[in-house]
Amino acid sequence: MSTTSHNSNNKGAVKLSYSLIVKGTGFTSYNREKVAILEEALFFIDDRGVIAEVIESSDSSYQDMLAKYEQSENYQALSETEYLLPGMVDLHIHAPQWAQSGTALDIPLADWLNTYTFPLEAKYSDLEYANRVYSDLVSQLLSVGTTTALYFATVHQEASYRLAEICATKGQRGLVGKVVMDDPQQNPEYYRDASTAAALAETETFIQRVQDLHKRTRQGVYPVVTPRFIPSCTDDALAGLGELAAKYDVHIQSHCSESDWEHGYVKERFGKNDAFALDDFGLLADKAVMAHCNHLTKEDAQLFADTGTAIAHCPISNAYFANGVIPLQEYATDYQVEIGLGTDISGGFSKSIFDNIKQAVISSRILEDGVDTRLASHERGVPKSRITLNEAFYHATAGGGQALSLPIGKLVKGYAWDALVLKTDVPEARLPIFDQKEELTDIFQKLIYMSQGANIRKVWVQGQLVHTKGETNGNHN
Ligand SMILES: O=c1[nH]c(=O)c2nc[nH]c2[nH]1
Repeated sequence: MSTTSHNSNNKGAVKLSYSLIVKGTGFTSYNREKVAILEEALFFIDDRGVIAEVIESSDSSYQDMLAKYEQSENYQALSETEYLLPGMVDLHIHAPQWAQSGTALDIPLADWLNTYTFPLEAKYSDLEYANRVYSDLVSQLLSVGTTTALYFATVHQEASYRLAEICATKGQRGLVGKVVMDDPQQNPEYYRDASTAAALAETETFIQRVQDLHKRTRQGVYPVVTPRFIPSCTDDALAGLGELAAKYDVHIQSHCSESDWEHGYVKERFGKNDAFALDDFGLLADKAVMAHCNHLTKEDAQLFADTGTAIAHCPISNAYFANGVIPLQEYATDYQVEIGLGTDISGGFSKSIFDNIKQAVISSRILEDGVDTRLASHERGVPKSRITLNEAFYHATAGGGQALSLPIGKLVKGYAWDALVLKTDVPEARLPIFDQKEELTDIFQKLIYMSQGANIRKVWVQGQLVHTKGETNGNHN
């Protein structure tokens, strides 16, 4: 998108320094509790795809700015039934598992990995197969509003790099990890790194290649140091990966205290919990994101807060594999741990972060109320566990950005223009809005709880339009 310096239409020449100007009502988190409503605001996007200015309708300069820019060719006004949201951040997703999404969620984690998941992931030695699945996945994620994704790929360097290239080409902000699983005692022969040395060497080459690709990519693609989880890795690999992360100052991702079995395995091997074991290897850090974390103790949560490590909360997947419900509200408020949301495809069946927002709220309420109706109500649950819709929305957007230490997830000056247009009256997915003057707080709740893919009409990443649907651009898809 180029910066416009003149306007060739007959409405008069206007000197612009913005690549895009959008007028519309947007919803964005400023903090965890409050969703700000920016009614009929003006959003000015610069030529790097960054929000240069947000002018609210109450601002004294509003009318002048509107008059100055509304005739320019880069100006777009949303209709009365369209609303802006920040792009969604998927903080934990296994790209290769897209091919088995919606299946095989009938057995515990360790069995699921060995029976279904490792055989599937082994297929990504075939670059053509990887290309097909990854291309489809990235397009589908953009269509449901996921503008940034933190991906696990597979052990294969070439296929992992291909995923980064596809993100770069399709315009999604992808953070991609070549998975390390080097322990011959723990991983099947048909699907593991050839050796510890090979795992570390390939990770280092992968980091360098993706960092190079990053320089040529507007929205950024990032390499991620990715030990699958402690049970898959030797001590030497974990230590080596911690050193690589520090050497290249890159993101880190893994799984942590996700199920009874996995939490118990690490305790048995190291005599301490996952969090402290990962920290010993230099794998907890400001740019580290750990998936699940359902079984953290208070000390573990404090260590996360002290190191700046974030949790990727995957509420749909957790319903299958976690053996309990994460005390999210406690981690967020008592310990101030950074938290985002993940789909965890395919432990979670849904590609949509909107679905995971809903499930995060639902799971937290189940934790608060408890589950065994034969117990008295006051004995059943964990008080003060529920999270609100606003809090879940925060984790899906601004919280994900904070977890990744990137200026994304808010419709605020200085943040990337990663934004969605949702339309409430598309015929195939009309939201139940019947009063012309319905409260905007209610419309926000309907958008989050009830919208579907069909409602998402436009998706921008870093100021670039990466997905359109329907008549908004005359492109019917
Ligand atoms: O939900 C999960 N999906 C995975 O692929 C995985 N690997 C380790 N632990 C895991 N948990």
